[in-house]
Amino acid sequence: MTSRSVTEPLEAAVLTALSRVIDPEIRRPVTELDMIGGVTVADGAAHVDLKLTIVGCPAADRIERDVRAAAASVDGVTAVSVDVSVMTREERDALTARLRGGRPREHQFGPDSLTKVFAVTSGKGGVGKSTLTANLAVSLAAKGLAVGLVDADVFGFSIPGILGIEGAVPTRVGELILPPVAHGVKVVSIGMFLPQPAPGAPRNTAVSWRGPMLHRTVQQFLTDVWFGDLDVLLLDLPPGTGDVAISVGQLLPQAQVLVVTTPQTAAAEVAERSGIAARQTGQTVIGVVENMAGLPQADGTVLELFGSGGGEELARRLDVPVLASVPLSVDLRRGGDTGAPVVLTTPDDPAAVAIDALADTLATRARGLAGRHLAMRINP
Ligand SMILES: Nc1ncnc2c1ncn2[C@@H]1O[C@H](COP(=O)(O)OP(=O)(O)OP(=O)(O)O)[C@@H](O)[C@H]1O
Repeated sequence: MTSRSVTEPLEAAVLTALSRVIDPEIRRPVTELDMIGGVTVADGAAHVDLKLTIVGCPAADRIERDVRAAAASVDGVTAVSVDVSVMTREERDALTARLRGGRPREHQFGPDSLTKVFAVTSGKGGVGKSTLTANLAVSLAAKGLAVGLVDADVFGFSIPGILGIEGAVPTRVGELILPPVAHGVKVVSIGMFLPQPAPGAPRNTAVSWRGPMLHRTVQQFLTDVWFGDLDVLLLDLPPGTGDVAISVGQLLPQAQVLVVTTPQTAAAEVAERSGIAARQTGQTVIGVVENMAGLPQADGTVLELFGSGGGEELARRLDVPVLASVPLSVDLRRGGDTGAPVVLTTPDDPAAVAIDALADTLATRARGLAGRHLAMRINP
């Protein structure tokens, strides 16, 4: 028979070990999320009550496995049993209220948010905006920043594929939507909310929503998707000057805008329009990113497939700097096709190096001030 004086320290030790088990979606220890209903240890046999946030939690197996392993790792524990149940409605509501930090249901990146917000736009499609945004997010996360990525490119949502989470669906906990995490980045995409195609069938759902619907979707992303405290939020906007750009301008006036273009000088004019549209909605255009710049050849020459000078030309027109020039890169393209971002797989690829340097530039930039409440005191 085991006395309490022996089991209590063991129970405390098991709880300490469980505090290292992280919910993969919420990214907080299960002990902080009230997912551990109780721990008992009798004669070396630990019993853990594990309460999942929802029925059919996609991370259930992993959490249970991690809980078992953590409990078993404690000296003196010889056997582990786990009783898995699901939180009651009240428990879930208490959790979502706590995750919101007691704040009412409003969008998380309001005027007082400390998160830096960068919106990436382009004049036309196919210039590599999504590929750059995804790699930029991964690079920032690899530097240890808490990063969220909103794929607001409703007509060409490609971020989940580029990040290797095609088909991932967010988990709902009460009214909160938990974004899937890819390579350390919390990702939400319009594509995650469309009907899933049958296994093996191509996704051919075209999104043809009108302005108000798009606005509500962007607003819902910013309100109901639980990002937690982010250092950086990136938005992949659709190309051009459409409804989403206007909504983002209204909802996130502090967003700092990057305009992506190719080196083709003819592309500068159309890209300039999206920069001007961002300014008209009160946002700050902070710079140009030139993509698909010259590809260095083995003989030392540079293959300028899309010409040169487009980035400089656009920067001159918008009166902002060129923040990066990213060369054509087979590895960057391949990484996008396979869901393995080049900044992680081949960090010394010249395109990865350029994106990483851009990430450094953004990481050290101050937050945008547009729309922010400034604390001002007027001395008498
Ligand atoms: N620097 C680069 N070198 C080689 N290929 C690239 C480069 N940048 C992007 N690509 C490739 O170009 C194609 C278009 O890229 P991407 O989908 O990112 O463009 P986009 O501007 O986001 O387009 P849309 O807005 O239409 O979705 C992709 O196949 C991508 O892998």
